[in-house]
Amino acid sequence: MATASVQAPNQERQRTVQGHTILLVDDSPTQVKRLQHLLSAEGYRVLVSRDAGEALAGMDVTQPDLVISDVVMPGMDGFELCRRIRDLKEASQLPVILLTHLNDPTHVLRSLEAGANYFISKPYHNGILLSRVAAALRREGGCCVAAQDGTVSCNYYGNRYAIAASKSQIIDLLLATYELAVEKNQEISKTQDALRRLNEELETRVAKRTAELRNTISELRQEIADRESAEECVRRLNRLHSVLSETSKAVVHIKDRKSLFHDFCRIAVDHGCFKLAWVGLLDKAGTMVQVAAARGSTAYLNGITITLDQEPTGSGPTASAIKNGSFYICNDFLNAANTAPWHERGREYGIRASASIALQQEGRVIGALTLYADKKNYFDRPQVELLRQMGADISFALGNMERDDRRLAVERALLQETSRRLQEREQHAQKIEYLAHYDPVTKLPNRFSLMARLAHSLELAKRCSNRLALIFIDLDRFKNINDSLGHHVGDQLLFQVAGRLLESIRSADIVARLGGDEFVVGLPLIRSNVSAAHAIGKIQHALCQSYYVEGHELSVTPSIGISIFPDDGETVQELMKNADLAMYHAKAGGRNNFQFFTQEMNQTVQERLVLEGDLRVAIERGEFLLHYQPQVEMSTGRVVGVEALLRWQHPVHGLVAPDRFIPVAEETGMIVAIGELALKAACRQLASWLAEGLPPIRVSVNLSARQFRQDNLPAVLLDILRETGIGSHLLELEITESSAMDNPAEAILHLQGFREMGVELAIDDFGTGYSSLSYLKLFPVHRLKIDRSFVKDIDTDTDDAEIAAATIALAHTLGKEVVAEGVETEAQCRFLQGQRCDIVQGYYFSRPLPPEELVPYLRNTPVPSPLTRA
Ligand SMILES: Nc1nc2c(ncn2[C@@H]2O[C@@H]3COP(=O)(O)O[C@H]4[C@@H](O)[C@H](n5cnc6c(=O)[nH]c(N)nc65)O[C@@H]4COP(=O)(O)O[C@H]3[C@H]2O)c(=O)[nH]1
Repeated sequence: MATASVQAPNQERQRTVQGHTILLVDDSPTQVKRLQHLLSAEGYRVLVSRDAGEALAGMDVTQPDLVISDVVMPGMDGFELCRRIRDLKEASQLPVILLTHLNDPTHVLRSLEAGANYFISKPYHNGILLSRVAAALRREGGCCVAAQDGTVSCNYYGNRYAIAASKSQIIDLLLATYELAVEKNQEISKTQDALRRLNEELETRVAKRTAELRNTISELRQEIADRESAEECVRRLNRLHSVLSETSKAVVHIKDRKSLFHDFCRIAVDHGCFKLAWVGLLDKAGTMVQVAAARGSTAYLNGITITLDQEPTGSGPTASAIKNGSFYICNDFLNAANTAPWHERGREYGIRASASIALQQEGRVIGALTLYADKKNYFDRPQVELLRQMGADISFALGNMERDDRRLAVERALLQETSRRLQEREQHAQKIEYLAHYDPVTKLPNRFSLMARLAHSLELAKRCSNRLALIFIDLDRFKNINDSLGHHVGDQLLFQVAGRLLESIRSADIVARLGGDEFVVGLPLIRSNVSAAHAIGKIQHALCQSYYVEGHELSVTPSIGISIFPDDGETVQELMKNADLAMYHAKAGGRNNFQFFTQEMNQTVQERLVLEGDLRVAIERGEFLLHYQPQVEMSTGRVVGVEALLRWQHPVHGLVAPDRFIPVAEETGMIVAIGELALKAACRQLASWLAEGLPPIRVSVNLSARQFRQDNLPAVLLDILRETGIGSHLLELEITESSAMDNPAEAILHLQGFREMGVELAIDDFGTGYSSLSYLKLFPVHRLKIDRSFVKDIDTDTDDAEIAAATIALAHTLGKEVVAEGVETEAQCRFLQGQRCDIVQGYYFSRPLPPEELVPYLRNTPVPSPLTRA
């Protein structure tokens, strides 16, 4: 059934199409819809029928003003419909427009046959279609109108054409035109087909291309993903290269381990973009101790425990790297079994992968550097390789540091040793410098400094015509203090003496110690000898006060000699020599004394020098001889021994007594040679007497202190005894009390040695020294010889008598005999006899006699009367 669609016409068209109904007959809904739309838009009432039969049957009802029908339709076609409409009475004049395709010219002819008013070929032009519709509705019969005369008037788009051609001509033309149109249409169709094919082909190609593009896109996506992955990889590698580059620089610059570890962690985090980096070192218990960590989530490390030998913390990446001594990669940190103890921590801090590199120091694994990344599978092969290099760099740096440390330690030790030695050398040099100029005991300038200062002062004195006094000071009996109380006491005493000297002089004066107990004071600005005497008075007073050393109250007195410039010398040496000489004179004149130098003193010195020279010659020439003084046993009156006393047969001065030359021989050391000569001569003499048939007597020989100390003396003695063949008990050695007390311990040893040889021993000059009883007991001597100074007044001076008596009693108590020297009178002899003195010696019995006189003496001299009476 037909449907109607009424469109609202506009005013203009309403006038034209008002009331016109157009019936559309077409089985194609698409065509219908298009036409319906077009016509309705023009204001026509449009009815539609999809079937020609149905349209025809409803014609009475629909009563259209125009029918537009398709030609080709199922059932009744358009030609038949047109023919049937013409057969209808009421609608025979109803305009019909057929729509045909321009593909068959017969359609034109069949349309004309069927009585169609118009035919419009498809595809149609909207304007042409509407123009035909309008013309048909106006019943204009098309654009051509047949005239009476048989011509046809044609109005074509406003232009009128009068056509006189015959119908056949027109139909021919129409057909020809139509054929042309069909041909054109076919061409178009072909073209359209071609186009369609092309289109289809295009679509196929497009589809294919699209598929290809899709593939390409997918491949591109994959490629991009791969490239991104590769780029990411390159970026990581670049970062690692950067890390390596920075670590290499660090290796060169960093000098201590702490900075090295810290910087490596910092470089790893800053340049390697790791989430966290830390260095742990193994302690002695095998536990990792964190020593450095850098940025990122360092809180991750708080309270973390990594051990080597405990599970499960001993199987983690760091422990594994240390155990295998290389590295360990964990690319799925949160799912790996061996990282289980740290999964929760790792989740919290976003850790997904880790790499640990063992750190070695000189081949020994000491810890590990561990790096954390926030992506799984972060560490690939190239990165691992670079990490290994990084580990090698750190190990290299550690090795270098170790070597550097060792080298530095050695260098430091060398430096310290060098500076210690330099310091020592410096101190040594200072000490030498000090010792070169100062006396270490008293801190006073020494001889060297003194000479320099005196030379300077003398120079000034010469320039200013001033006087200069040189004072030589020697401490009396200082040697005794030194010997009896020890050097340390002596040194302290000298120090105090120096202090007192310094206090006694003016600032311009000079004080120095020459050595031993000798001091020198230089007074550069004295006006006269009297001023020098005043200064000396002050010095004497200061030095004579008591000294207190280690609980001992000590007293010393000075012997002082003075020389004055210009009177007593022009040079320092001259002045020194003369002051020294004056000092000796002071000492000789009684201690605690002072002496100005005089020319007479100088003469004595000259004499002494001559004496020294003569003594040397005397030794060479053998100018010495011995006199023998008998020693008489008081109990029997027999001569039991003789004392050998040296004499010098001087070629000019005659016989010289020992007191004159022995002190000089002692000082110069010549006494050793002279003493040996005396020993030999005495023993030979005794051997000779014995050989002559004299009864055996003892011969006593004096030993000087210096001779007594000679190490080779026992050997010399043995030689002499062996050579002379006398019994050692017939030889007695006399040593002075002061020699024995010089070094008592050493003296005891020497004396014991002699005693073991069988030699008799005596202490000479007993009473003049300071023998302590304790030592006396220890001296293994046979006799004590009371000094003749005590014997001299023994019968008049009670003190001397008491001393002699006490000495004899003491000696006897100690099991020793007593020899009294210098017995000149009978009274002395009797006193000594009364005291049970054992042996006496002196002028009362005999002077020392030359050997040739002794034998007659021994043979002819009767026992002196006091002894016979006894
Ligand atoms: N006034 C007086 N004098 C008497 C009397 N009896 C003896 N004299 C002297 O007293 C001295 C005793 O000898 P000395 O005390 O050992 O004292 C000796 C001794 O210490 C030393 N001396 C002598 N000969 C040697 C020697 O060969 N070697 C060493 N080292 N010293 C010797 O020279 C010192 C002096 O010897 P000398 O001049 O011979 O003097 C001797 C002797 O002549 C007397 O009754 N009255």
